[in-house]
Amino acid sequence: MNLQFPELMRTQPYVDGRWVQCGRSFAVNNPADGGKVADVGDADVPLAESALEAAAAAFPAWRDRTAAERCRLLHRWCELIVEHQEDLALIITTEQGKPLAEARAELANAWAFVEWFAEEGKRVYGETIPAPGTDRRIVVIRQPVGVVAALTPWNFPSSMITRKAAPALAVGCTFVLRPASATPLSALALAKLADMAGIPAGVFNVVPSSASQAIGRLFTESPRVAKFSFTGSTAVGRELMARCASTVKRVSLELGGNAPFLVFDDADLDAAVAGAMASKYRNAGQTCICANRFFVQRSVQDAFADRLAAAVKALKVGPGTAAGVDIGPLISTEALQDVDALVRQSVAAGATLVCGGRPHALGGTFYEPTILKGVSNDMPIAVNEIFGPVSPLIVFDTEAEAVQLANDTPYGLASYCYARDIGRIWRVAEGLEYGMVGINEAVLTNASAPFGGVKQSGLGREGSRYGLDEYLEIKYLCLGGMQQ
Ligand SMILES: NC(=O)C1=CN([C@@H]2O[C@H](COP(=O)(O)OP(=O)(O)OC[C@H]3O[C@@H](n4cnc5c(N)ncnc54)[C@H](OP(=O)(O)O)[C@@H]3O)[C@@H](O)[C@H]2O)C=CC1
Ligand SMILES: O=C(O)[C@H](O)CS(=O)(=O)O
Repeated sequence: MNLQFPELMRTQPYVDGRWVQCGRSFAVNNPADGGKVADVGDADVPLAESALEAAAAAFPAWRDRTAAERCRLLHRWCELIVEHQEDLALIITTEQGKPLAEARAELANAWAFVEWFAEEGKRVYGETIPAPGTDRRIVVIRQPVGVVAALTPWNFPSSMITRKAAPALAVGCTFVLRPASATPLSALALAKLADMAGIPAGVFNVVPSSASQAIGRLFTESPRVAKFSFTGSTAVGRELMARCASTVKRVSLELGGNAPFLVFDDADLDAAVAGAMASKYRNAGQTCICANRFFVQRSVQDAFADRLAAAVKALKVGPGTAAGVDIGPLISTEALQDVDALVRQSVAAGATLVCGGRPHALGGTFYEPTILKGVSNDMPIAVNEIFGPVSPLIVFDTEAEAVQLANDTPYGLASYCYARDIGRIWRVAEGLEYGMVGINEAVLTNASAPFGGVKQSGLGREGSRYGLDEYLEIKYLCLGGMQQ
Protein backbone atom coordinates (compact mmCIF):
# COMPACT_ATOMS: atom_id res chain seq x y z
CA MET A 1 0.00 0.00 0.00
CA ASN A 2 1.52 3.30 -1.08
CA LEU A 3 0.81 5.62 1.85
CA GLN A 4 1.86 9.26 2.06
CA PHE A 5 2.42 8.69 5.78
CA PRO A 6 3.66 5.08 6.08
CA GLU A 7 3.56 5.33 9.89
CA LEU A 8 -0.20 4.81 9.59
CA MET A 9 0.33 1.19 8.56
CA ARG A 10 0.25 -0.39 12.02
CA THR A 11 0.17 -4.15 12.47
CA GLN A 12 0.51 -4.63 16.21
CA PRO A 13 -1.99 -4.26 19.04
CA TYR A 14 -2.03 -0.85 20.72
CA VAL A 15 -2.27 -1.28 24.49
CA ASP A 16 -1.59 1.30 27.21
CA GLY A 17 0.07 3.62 24.70
CA ARG A 18 2.46 0.96 23.37
CA TRP A 19 2.60 -1.14 20.17
CA VAL A 20 2.84 -4.70 21.47
CA GLN A 21 4.78 -7.42 19.69
CA CYS A 22 2.78 -10.68 19.52
CA GLY A 23 4.05 -14.21 19.12
CA ARG A 24 1.36 -15.06 16.59
CA SER A 25 -0.22 -13.17 13.73
CA PHE A 26 -3.16 -13.46 11.35
CA ALA A 27 -3.38 -12.41 7.73
CA VAL A 28 -5.42 -9.52 6.40
CA ASN A 29 -6.30 -9.97 2.73
CA ASN A 30 -7.53 -7.66 -0.01
CA PRO A 31 -11.02 -8.86 -1.01
CA ALA A 32 -10.51 -7.48 -4.54
CA ASP A 33 -7.80 -10.02 -5.40
CA GLY A 34 -7.35 -12.22 -2.33
CA GLY A 35 -3.78 -10.99 -1.98
CA LYS A 36 -2.22 -10.58 1.46
CA VAL A 37 -2.15 -7.01 2.73
CA ALA A 38 -0.45 -7.61 6.07
CA ASP A 39 0.22 -9.98 8.92
CA VAL A 40 -1.30 -8.47 12.06
CA GLY A 41 -0.31 -9.27 15.64
CA ASP A 42 -2.86 -11.68 17.05
CA ALA A 43 -3.82 -10.47 20.53
CA ASP A 44 -4.70 -13.28 22.89
CA VAL A 45 -6.97 -13.13 25.92
CA PRO A 46 -4.16 -12.21 28.38
CA LEU A 47 -3.20 -9.25 26.20
CA ALA A 48 -6.86 -8.21 25.89
CA GLU A 49 -7.10 -8.53 29.68
CA SER A 50 -4.07 -6.26 30.06
CA ALA A 51 -5.81 -3.74 27.80
CA LEU A 52 -8.81 -3.78 30.14
CA GLU A 53 -6.44 -3.31 33.10
CA ALA A 54 -4.77 -0.36 31.35
CA ALA A 55 -8.15 1.19 30.58
CA ALA A 56 -9.23 0.74 34.20
CA ALA A 57 -6.00 2.30 35.44
CA ALA A 58 -6.33 5.25 33.06
CA PHE A 59 -10.01 5.87 33.85
CA PRO A 60 -9.78 8.03 37.02
CA ALA A 61 -7.37 10.56 35.54
CA TRP A 62 -9.23 10.70 32.21
CA ARG A 63 -12.58 11.06 34.00
CA ASP A 64 -11.18 13.85 36.17
CA ARG A 65 -9.92 15.95 33.29
CA THR A 66 -12.24 18.77 32.39
CA ALA A 67 -14.60 18.16 29.50
CA ALA A 68 -12.85 21.00 27.70
CA GLU A 69 -9.48 19.23 28.00
CA ARG A 70 -10.86 15.91 26.76
CA CYS A 71 -12.66 17.59 23.91
CA ARG A 72 -9.61 19.54 22.83
CA LEU A 73 -7.82 16.21 22.42
CA LEU A 74 -10.74 14.81 20.44
CA HIS A 75 -10.67 17.86 18.18
CA ARG A 76 -6.95 17.20 17.57
CA TRP A 77 -7.75 13.54 16.77
CA CYS A 78 -10.39 14.75 14.29
CA GLU A 79 -7.91 17.15 12.67
CA LEU A 80 -5.41 14.32 12.18
CA ILE A 81 -8.06 12.04 10.66
CA VAL A 82 -8.94 14.80 8.21
CA GLU A 83 -5.27 15.48 7.48
CA HIS A 84 -4.60 11.81 6.71
CA GLN A 85 -7.92 11.01 5.03
CA GLU A 86 -6.42 9.88 1.73
CA ASP A 87 -4.22 7.31 3.44
CA LEU A 88 -7.07 6.20 5.70
CA ALA A 89 -9.38 5.81 2.70
CA LEU A 90 -6.82 3.66 0.89
CA ILE A 91 -6.46 1.48 3.98
CA ILE A 92 -10.26 1.04 4.14
CA THR A 93 -10.53 0.12 0.45
CA THR A 94 -7.54 -2.21 0.59
CA GLU A 95 -8.80 -4.25 3.53
CA GLN A 96 -12.56 -3.98 2.98
CA GLY A 97 -12.97 -3.53 -0.78
CA LYS A 98 -15.35 -0.58 -1.10
CA PRO A 99 -14.69 2.00 -3.85
CA LEU A 100 -12.34 4.78 -2.78
CA ALA A 101 -15.09 7.37 -3.12
CA GLU A 102 -17.16 5.41 -0.59
CA ALA A 103 -14.15 5.04 1.68
CA ARG A 104 -13.76 8.80 1.67
CA ALA A 105 -17.46 9.16 2.47
CA GLU A 106 -17.06 6.72 5.37
CA LEU A 107 -14.17 8.77 6.70
CA ALA A 108 -16.24 11.93 6.51
CA ASN A 109 -18.73 10.16 8.74
CA ALA A 110 -15.94 8.88 10.97
CA TRP A 111 -14.46 12.29 11.71
CA ALA A 112 -17.91 13.87 11.95
CA PHE A 113 -18.62 11.66 14.96
CA VAL A 114 -15.35 12.76 16.59
CA GLU A 115 -16.08 16.42 15.85
CA TRP A 116 -19.69 16.19 17.06
CA PHE A 117 -18.76 14.55 20.37
CA ALA A 118 -15.74 16.81 20.87
CA GLU A 119 -18.39 19.49 21.31
CA GLU A 120 -21.24 17.47 22.80
CA GLY A 121 -18.94 16.26 25.60
CA LYS A 122 -19.03 19.81 26.98
CA ARG A 123 -22.82 19.66 27.29
CA VAL A 124 -23.22 16.85 29.81
CA TYR A 125 -25.73 18.82 31.85
CA GLY A 126 -27.26 17.88 35.20
CA GLU A 127 -30.30 19.40 36.83
CA THR A 128 -31.94 20.45 40.09
CA ILE A 129 -35.46 19.26 40.86
CA PRO A 130 -37.92 21.08 43.18
CA ALA A 131 -37.78 19.17 46.47
CA PRO A 132 -40.91 17.90 48.28
CA GLY A 133 -39.84 19.71 51.44
CA THR A 134 -37.75 22.64 52.64
CA ASP A 135 -35.36 20.30 54.42
CA ARG A 136 -33.58 19.12 51.29
CA ARG A 137 -32.45 19.87 47.77
CA ILE A 138 -32.54 17.42 44.86
CA VAL A 139 -29.69 17.43 42.37
CA VAL A 140 -29.02 15.14 39.40
CA ILE A 141 -25.53 14.74 37.96
CA ARG A 142 -24.32 12.54 35.08
CA GLN A 143 -21.03 10.64 35.28
CA PRO A 144 -19.06 8.41 32.86
CA VAL A 145 -19.84 4.69 33.21
CA GLY A 146 -16.15 3.62 33.22
CA VAL A 147 -14.33 1.11 31.01
CA VAL A 148 -16.03 0.44 27.65
CA ALA A 149 -15.32 -2.69 25.59
CA ALA A 150 -16.42 -2.79 21.97
CA LEU A 151 -16.63 -5.23 19.06
CA THR A 152 -17.07 -3.78 15.58
CA PRO A 153 -17.84 -5.24 12.12
CA TRP A 154 -15.87 -5.23 8.89
CA ASN A 155 -18.23 -3.25 6.67
CA PHE A 156 -17.35 0.23 7.99
CA PRO A 157 -13.89 -0.27 9.49
CA SER A 158 -13.49 3.36 10.59
CA SER A 159 -16.87 4.98 11.19
CA MET A 160 -18.21 2.10 13.30
CA ILE A 161 -15.29 2.71 15.65
CA THR A 162 -15.45 6.48 16.08
CA ARG A 163 -19.25 6.23 16.42
CA LYS A 164 -18.57 4.44 19.71
CA ALA A 165 -15.16 5.73 20.84
CA ALA A 166 -15.86 9.43 20.36
CA PRO A 167 -18.82 9.72 22.77
CA ALA A 168 -17.17 7.35 25.22
CA LEU A 169 -13.94 9.35 25.39
CA ALA A 170 -15.76 12.69 25.33
CA VAL A 171 -17.59 11.98 28.60
CA GLY A 172 -14.53 10.49 30.34
CA CYS A 173 -14.79 6.75 29.68
CA THR A 174 -11.83 4.67 28.57
CA PHE A 175 -12.08 2.26 25.68
CA VAL A 176 -10.89 -1.18 24.53
CA LEU A 177 -11.73 -2.22 20.97
CA ARG A 178 -11.50 -5.52 19.14
CA PRO A 179 -12.15 -4.78 15.44
CA ALA A 180 -13.30 -7.43 12.97
CA SER A 181 -10.40 -9.67 12.00
CA ALA A 182 -11.01 -8.88 8.31
CA THR A 183 -10.41 -5.15 8.80
CA PRO A 184 -8.11 -4.33 11.74
CA LEU A 185 -5.79 -1.95 9.87
CA SER A 186 -8.21 0.98 9.88
CA ALA A 187 -8.67 0.64 13.64
CA LEU A 188 -4.90 0.53 14.21
CA ALA A 189 -4.40 3.58 12.00
CA LEU A 190 -6.99 5.44 14.09
CA ALA A 191 -5.07 4.37 17.20
CA LYS A 192 -1.88 5.81 15.73
CA LEU A 193 -3.63 9.13 15.16
CA ALA A 194 -5.15 9.06 18.65
CA ASP A 195 -1.64 8.56 20.02
CA MET A 196 -0.36 11.45 17.91
CA ALA A 197 -3.25 13.61 19.11
CA GLY A 198 -2.05 13.17 22.68
CA ILE A 199 -4.86 10.98 23.95
CA PRO A 200 -3.21 9.48 27.03
CA ALA A 201 -1.97 5.91 27.31
CA GLY A 202 -4.68 3.46 28.33
CA VAL A 203 -7.59 5.67 27.22
CA PHE A 204 -7.97 4.13 23.73
CA ASN A 205 -6.75 0.55 23.18
CA VAL A 206 -7.03 -1.71 20.11
CA VAL A 207 -6.56 -5.50 20.33
CA PRO A 208 -6.87 -7.09 16.87
CA SER A 209 -7.39 -10.81 17.21
CA SER A 210 -8.49 -13.95 15.42
CA ALA A 211 -10.01 -15.15 18.70
CA SER A 212 -13.35 -13.39 18.36
CA GLN A 213 -15.27 -15.73 20.66
CA ALA A 214 -12.69 -15.83 23.47
CA ILE A 215 -12.27 -12.08 23.53
CA GLY A 216 -16.01 -11.65 23.21
CA ARG A 217 -16.40 -13.73 26.35
CA LEU A 218 -13.80 -11.60 28.14
CA PHE A 219 -15.44 -8.33 27.13
CA THR A 220 -18.93 -9.47 28.10
CA GLU A 221 -18.01 -11.21 31.37
CA SER A 222 -15.12 -9.19 32.85
CA PRO A 223 -16.13 -7.15 35.91
CA ARG A 224 -13.69 -4.47 34.70
CA VAL A 225 -15.99 -3.68 31.80
CA ALA A 226 -18.84 -1.32 32.75
CA LYS A 227 -20.27 -1.01 29.25
CA PHE A 228 -20.29 -3.35 26.27
CA SER A 229 -20.97 -1.97 22.80
CA PHE A 230 -21.45 -4.23 19.79
CA THR A 231 -22.15 -3.67 16.14
CA GLY A 232 -22.78 -6.73 14.04
CA SER A 233 -25.30 -9.43 13.29
CA THR A 234 -28.38 -10.01 15.40
CA ALA A 235 -27.44 -13.64 15.99
CA VAL A 236 -24.10 -12.72 17.54
CA GLY A 237 -25.50 -9.70 19.35
CA ARG A 238 -28.14 -11.85 21.03
CA GLU A 239 -25.48 -14.24 22.33
CA LEU A 240 -23.22 -11.46 23.58
CA MET A 241 -26.08 -9.63 25.26
CA ALA A 242 -26.89 -12.78 27.21
CA ARG A 243 -23.29 -13.04 28.40
CA CYS A 244 -23.42 -9.48 29.73
CA ALA A 245 -26.13 -10.52 32.16
CA SER A 246 -23.63 -12.16 34.52
CA THR A 247 -22.29 -8.73 35.48
CA VAL A 248 -25.42 -6.70 34.56
CA LYS A 249 -23.46 -4.53 32.16
CA ARG A 250 -24.75 -1.54 30.27
CA VAL A 251 -25.18 -2.77 26.68
CA SER A 252 -25.50 -1.05 23.29
CA LEU A 253 -26.34 -3.15 20.25
CA GLU A 254 -26.41 -2.06 16.59
CA LEU A 255 -27.56 -5.19 14.83
CA GLY A 256 -28.98 -6.50 11.60
CA GLY A 257 -31.67 -4.98 9.41
CA ASN A 258 -34.22 -5.79 6.74
CA ALA A 259 -35.10 -2.34 5.48
CA PRO A 260 -38.33 -1.85 3.53
CA PHE A 261 -38.24 0.75 0.76
CA LEU A 262 -41.82 1.85 -0.01
CA VAL A 263 -42.62 3.51 -3.33
CA PHE A 264 -46.16 4.89 -3.52
CA ASP A 265 -48.06 5.93 -6.65
CA ASP A 266 -47.61 9.60 -5.77
CA ALA A 267 -43.82 9.30 -5.37
CA ASP A 268 -41.31 11.26 -7.41
CA LEU A 269 -40.04 8.17 -9.26
CA ASP A 270 -36.73 9.73 -10.29
CA ALA A 271 -36.06 10.60 -6.65
CA ALA A 272 -37.12 7.10 -5.60
CA VAL A 273 -34.75 5.48 -8.08
CA ALA A 274 -31.89 7.76 -6.99
CA GLY A 275 -32.64 6.88 -3.37
CA ALA A 276 -32.82 3.19 -4.19
CA MET A 277 -29.40 3.28 -5.85
CA ALA A 278 -27.85 5.25 -2.99
CA SER A 279 -29.27 2.92 -0.36
CA LYS A 280 -29.15 -0.49 -2.00
CA TYR A 281 -25.84 -0.53 -3.86
CA ARG A 282 -23.64 1.37 -1.37
CA ASN A 283 -20.78 -0.85 -0.16
CA ALA A 284 -22.05 -3.50 -2.65
CA GLY A 285 -25.16 -3.76 -0.50
CA GLN A 286 -23.15 -4.60 2.62
CA THR A 287 -24.66 -2.15 5.06
CA CYS A 288 -27.19 -2.77 7.81
CA ILE A 289 -29.40 0.02 6.51
CA CYS A 290 -29.46 -0.95 2.84
CA ALA A 291 -32.90 -1.22 1.35
CA ASN A 292 -33.54 -4.96 1.59
CA ARG A 293 -37.10 -5.18 0.17
CA PHE A 294 -38.64 -2.79 -2.37
CA PHE A 295 -42.42 -2.47 -1.99
CA VAL A 296 -43.82 -0.74 -5.10
CA GLN A 297 -47.45 0.25 -5.58
CA ARG A 298 -48.96 -1.67 -8.48
CA SER A 299 -49.71 1.27 -10.76
CA VAL A 300 -46.06 2.40 -10.81
CA GLN A 301 -44.32 -0.97 -10.61
CA ASP A 302 -43.27 -1.07 -14.28
CA ALA A 303 -42.16 2.55 -14.43
CA PHE A 304 -40.09 2.14 -11.27
CA ALA A 305 -38.63 -1.24 -12.33
CA ASP A 306 -37.62 0.04 -15.77
CA ARG A 307 -35.88 3.13 -14.40
CA LEU A 308 -34.18 1.13 -11.66
CA ALA A 309 -32.98 -1.48 -14.18
CA ALA A 310 -31.48 1.20 -16.39
CA ALA A 311 -29.52 2.59 -13.45
CA VAL A 312 -28.42 -0.81 -12.15
CA LYS A 313 -27.21 -1.97 -15.58
CA ALA A 314 -25.02 1.14 -15.74
CA LEU A 315 -23.15 0.27 -12.52
CA LYS A 316 -19.45 -0.46 -12.96
CA VAL A 317 -18.08 -3.46 -11.04
CA GLY A 318 -14.40 -3.70 -10.16
CA PRO A 319 -11.64 -3.21 -7.58
CA GLY A 320 -12.30 -0.29 -5.25
CA THR A 321 -9.05 1.43 -6.26
CA ALA A 322 -10.02 1.50 -9.96
CA ALA A 323 -11.41 4.76 -11.34
CA GLY A 324 -15.16 5.03 -11.76
CA VAL A 325 -16.00 1.78 -9.96
CA ASP A 326 -19.42 1.71 -8.27
CA ILE A 327 -19.49 -1.86 -6.93
CA GLY A 328 -16.52 -3.48 -5.26
CA PRO A 329 -16.07 -7.09 -4.15
CA LEU A 330 -18.06 -8.74 -1.38
CA ILE A 331 -16.02 -9.30 1.78
CA SER A 332 -15.56 -13.05 1.36
CA THR A 333 -16.30 -16.15 -0.71
CA GLU A 334 -18.82 -17.20 1.94
CA ALA A 335 -20.61 -13.86 1.59
CA LEU A 336 -20.74 -14.31 -2.21
CA GLN A 337 -22.14 -17.83 -1.83
CA ASP A 338 -24.76 -16.63 0.66
CA VAL A 339 -25.99 -13.89 -1.68
CA ASP A 340 -26.04 -16.18 -4.70
CA ALA A 341 -27.95 -18.82 -2.76
CA LEU A 342 -30.64 -16.31 -1.74
CA VAL A 343 -31.06 -15.28 -5.38
CA ARG A 344 -31.22 -18.83 -6.70
CA GLN A 345 -33.62 -20.02 -4.00
CA SER A 346 -35.95 -17.08 -4.69
CA VAL A 347 -35.91 -17.64 -8.46
CA ALA A 348 -36.72 -21.26 -7.76
CA ALA A 349 -39.62 -20.05 -5.63
CA GLY A 350 -41.02 -17.99 -8.49
CA ALA A 351 -39.16 -14.70 -8.61
CA THR A 352 -37.99 -13.37 -12.01
CA LEU A 353 -34.54 -11.99 -12.78
CA VAL A 354 -34.59 -8.51 -14.34
CA CYS A 355 -30.79 -8.26 -14.46
CA GLY A 356 -27.71 -9.82 -12.85
CA GLY A 357 -28.28 -12.83 -10.65
CA ARG A 358 -24.89 -14.53 -10.64
CA PRO A 359 -21.24 -14.11 -9.65
CA HIS A 360 -19.53 -11.54 -11.86
CA ALA A 361 -17.26 -12.51 -14.74
CA LEU A 362 -14.40 -10.81 -12.86
CA GLY A 363 -14.43 -13.83 -10.57
CA GLY A 364 -13.28 -13.68 -6.97
CA THR A 365 -15.98 -12.25 -4.73
CA PHE A 366 -17.53 -9.86 -7.29
CA TYR A 367 -21.28 -10.21 -7.82
CA GLU A 368 -23.44 -8.80 -10.57
CA PRO A 369 -25.77 -5.97 -9.49
CA THR A 370 -29.13 -7.69 -9.51
CA ILE A 371 -32.86 -6.97 -9.60
CA LEU A 372 -35.53 -9.58 -8.91
CA LYS A 373 -39.23 -8.92 -9.54
CA GLY A 374 -42.31 -10.95 -8.69
CA VAL A 375 -40.90 -11.44 -5.21
CA SER A 376 -43.13 -12.28 -2.25
CA ASN A 377 -42.42 -11.32 1.37
CA ASP A 378 -41.92 -14.97 2.35
CA MET A 379 -39.17 -15.72 -0.18
CA PRO A 380 -35.60 -16.20 1.15
CA ILE A 381 -34.44 -12.95 -0.51
CA ALA A 382 -37.09 -11.01 1.44
CA VAL A 383 -36.89 -12.84 4.76
CA ASN A 384 -33.10 -12.62 5.09
CA GLU A 385 -30.72 -9.66 5.29
CA ILE A 386 -29.14 -9.91 1.84
CA PHE A 387 -25.87 -8.05 2.43
CA GLY A 388 -25.30 -7.96 -1.31
CA PRO A 389 -26.16 -5.88 -4.44
CA VAL A 390 -29.63 -7.37 -4.97
CA SER A 391 -32.97 -5.51 -5.18
CA PRO A 392 -36.09 -7.64 -4.64
CA LEU A 393 -39.27 -5.93 -5.96
CA ILE A 394 -42.55 -6.71 -4.20
CA VAL A 395 -45.87 -5.28 -5.45
CA PHE A 396 -48.59 -3.91 -3.14
CA ASP A 397 -52.01 -2.32 -3.63
CA THR A 398 -52.99 -0.42 -0.49
CA GLU A 399 -51.15 1.74 2.04
CA ALA A 400 -52.23 -0.54 4.89
CA GLU A 401 -50.91 -3.59 3.03
CA ALA A 402 -47.57 -1.88 2.41
CA VAL A 403 -47.07 -1.05 6.08
CA GLN A 404 -48.17 -4.52 7.17
CA LEU A 405 -45.73 -6.20 4.78
CA ALA A 406 -42.93 -3.80 5.72
CA ASN A 407 -43.38 -4.58 9.42
CA ASP A 408 -43.55 -8.35 8.90
CA THR A 409 -39.96 -9.00 10.04
CA PRO A 410 -38.15 -9.37 13.40
CA TYR A 411 -35.89 -6.47 12.38
CA GLY A 412 -36.53 -2.77 12.91
CA LEU A 413 -33.51 -0.69 11.94
CA ALA A 414 -33.97 1.56 8.87
CA SER A 415 -36.96 2.03 6.57
CA TYR A 416 -37.72 4.30 3.64
CA CYS A 417 -40.87 5.87 2.22
CA TYR A 418 -41.21 7.73 -1.08
CA ALA A 419 -44.48 9.61 -1.39
CA ARG A 420 -45.64 13.20 -1.56
CA ASP A 421 -49.02 13.26 0.16
CA ILE A 422 -48.29 14.66 3.62
CA GLY A 423 -51.06 12.67 5.28
CA ARG A 424 -49.76 9.46 3.77
CA ILE A 425 -46.19 10.32 4.80
CA TRP A 426 -47.22 10.87 8.42
CA ARG A 427 -49.45 7.77 8.58
CA VAL A 428 -46.75 5.53 7.09
CA ALA A 429 -43.88 7.03 9.12
CA GLU A 430 -45.85 6.55 12.35
CA GLY A 431 -46.88 3.02 11.35
CA LEU A 432 -43.45 1.69 10.41
CA GLU A 433 -41.88 -0.31 13.30
CA TYR A 434 -38.33 0.91 12.75
CA GLY A 435 -35.82 3.08 14.56
CA MET A 436 -35.28 5.26 11.51
CA VAL A 437 -37.50 6.34 8.61
CA GLY A 438 -36.08 8.04 5.50
CA ILE A 439 -38.83 10.08 3.87
CA ASN A 440 -37.93 10.87 0.26
CA GLU A 441 -34.32 10.48 1.42
CA ALA A 442 -32.22 7.33 1.55
CA VAL A 443 -28.92 8.52 3.04
CA LEU A 444 -29.69 8.68 6.74
CA THR A 445 -26.39 8.56 8.56
CA ASN A 446 -25.00 11.69 10.14
CA ALA A 447 -23.43 12.41 13.51
CA SER A 448 -26.23 14.74 14.64
CA ALA A 449 -29.00 12.14 14.31
CA PRO A 450 -29.81 9.18 16.60
CA PHE A 451 -28.89 6.01 14.67
CA GLY A 452 -30.34 2.76 15.93
CA GLY A 453 -33.03 0.13 15.76
CA VAL A 454 -35.99 -1.43 17.55
CA LYS A 455 -37.15 -5.04 17.80
CA GLN A 456 -34.19 -7.34 17.04
CA SER A 457 -32.12 -4.63 15.37
CA GLY A 458 -30.62 -3.40 18.57
CA LEU A 459 -30.61 -1.39 21.77
CA GLY A 460 -29.62 2.25 22.19
CA ARG A 461 -28.62 5.00 19.80
CA GLU A 462 -25.34 6.18 18.29
CA GLY A 463 -24.76 9.77 17.18
CA SER A 464 -26.69 12.85 18.37
CA ARG A 465 -27.02 13.87 22.00
CA TYR A 466 -28.77 10.56 22.60
CA GLY A 467 -25.51 8.80 21.73
CA LEU A 468 -23.87 10.42 24.73
CA ASP A 469 -26.36 8.83 27.16
CA GLU A 470 -25.02 5.37 26.29
CA TYR A 471 -21.82 6.18 28.18
CA LEU A 472 -23.26 8.08 31.17
CA GLU A 473 -24.87 7.14 34.46
CA ILE A 474 -27.43 9.32 36.23
CA LYS A 475 -26.71 10.03 39.92
CA TYR A 476 -29.28 11.49 42.32
CA LEU A 477 -27.90 13.69 45.12
CA CYS A 478 -30.23 14.38 48.04
CA LEU A 479 -28.87 17.31 50.07
CA GLY A 480 -30.51 17.20 53.49
CA GLY A 481 -30.26 19.40 56.59
CA MET A 482 -31.48 22.41 54.72
CA GLN A 483 -34.14 23.52 57.25
CA GLN A 484 -33.20 26.66 59.23
N1 LIG B 1 -26.72 -1.82 13.06
C1 LIG B 1 -25.57 -1.44 12.57
O1 LIG B 1 -25.15 -0.28 12.69
C2 LIG B 1 -24.72 -2.43 11.84
C3 LIG B 1 -25.06 -3.79 11.78
N2 LIG B 1 -24.25 -4.68 11.10
C4 LIG B 1 -24.67 -6.08 10.96
O2 LIG B 1 -23.53 -6.98 11.08
C5 LIG B 1 -23.68 -8.05 10.16
C6 LIG B 1 -22.51 -8.11 9.25
O3 LIG B 1 -21.34 -7.83 9.92
P1 LIG B 1 -20.47 -9.03 10.46
O4 LIG B 1 -19.14 -8.54 10.86
O5 LIG B 1 -20.52 -10.18 9.51
O6 LIG B 1 -21.27 -9.44 11.77
P2 LIG B 1 -20.80 -10.48 12.87
O7 LIG B 1 -21.84 -10.42 13.88
O8 LIG B 1 -20.42 -11.79 12.30
O9 LIG B 1 -19.42 -9.87 13.48
C7 LIG B 1 -19.43 -8.61 14.09
C8 LIG B 1 -18.20 -8.54 14.99
O10 LIG B 1 -18.33 -9.51 16.04
C9 LIG B 1 -17.28 -10.46 15.98
N3 LIG B 1 -17.87 -11.75 16.30
C10 LIG B 1 -18.49 -12.63 15.47
N4 LIG B 1 -18.92 -13.70 16.16
C11 LIG B 1 -18.57 -13.48 17.46
C12 LIG B 1 -18.73 -14.20 18.68
N5 LIG B 1 -19.38 -15.36 18.70
N6 LIG B 1 -18.23 -13.67 19.82
C13 LIG B 1 -17.59 -12.50 19.80
N7 LIG B 1 -17.40 -11.75 18.69
C14 LIG B 1 -17.90 -12.25 17.54
C15 LIG B 1 -16.75 -10.37 14.58
O11 LIG B 1 -15.39 -10.74 14.58
P3 LIG B 1 -14.79 -11.51 13.29
O12 LIG B 1 -15.37 -10.86 12.08
O13 LIG B 1 -13.33 -11.33 13.42
O14 LIG B 1 -15.25 -12.92 13.43
C16 LIG B 1 -16.90 -8.89 14.27
O15 LIG B 1 -15.83 -8.18 14.86
C17 LIG B 1 -24.94 -7.80 9.42
O16 LIG B 1 -26.00 -8.49 10.05
C18 LIG B 1 -25.18 -6.30 9.57
O17 LIG B 1 -26.52 -5.95 9.49
C19 LIG B 1 -23.10 -4.28 10.50
C20 LIG B 1 -22.74 -2.93 10.56
C21 LIG B 1 -23.54 -1.92 11.20
O1 LIG C 1 -24.44 -0.50 7.95
C1 LIG C 1 -23.57 -0.02 8.64
O2 LIG C 1 -22.63 -0.63 9.04
C2 LIG C 1 -23.57 1.43 8.95
O3 LIG C 1 -24.33 1.66 10.09
C3 LIG C 1 -24.12 2.14 7.76
S1 LIG C 1 -23.86 3.82 7.90
O4 LIG C 1 -24.49 4.22 9.17
O5 LIG C 1 -22.40 4.04 8.00
O6 LIG C 1 -24.45 4.43 6.75
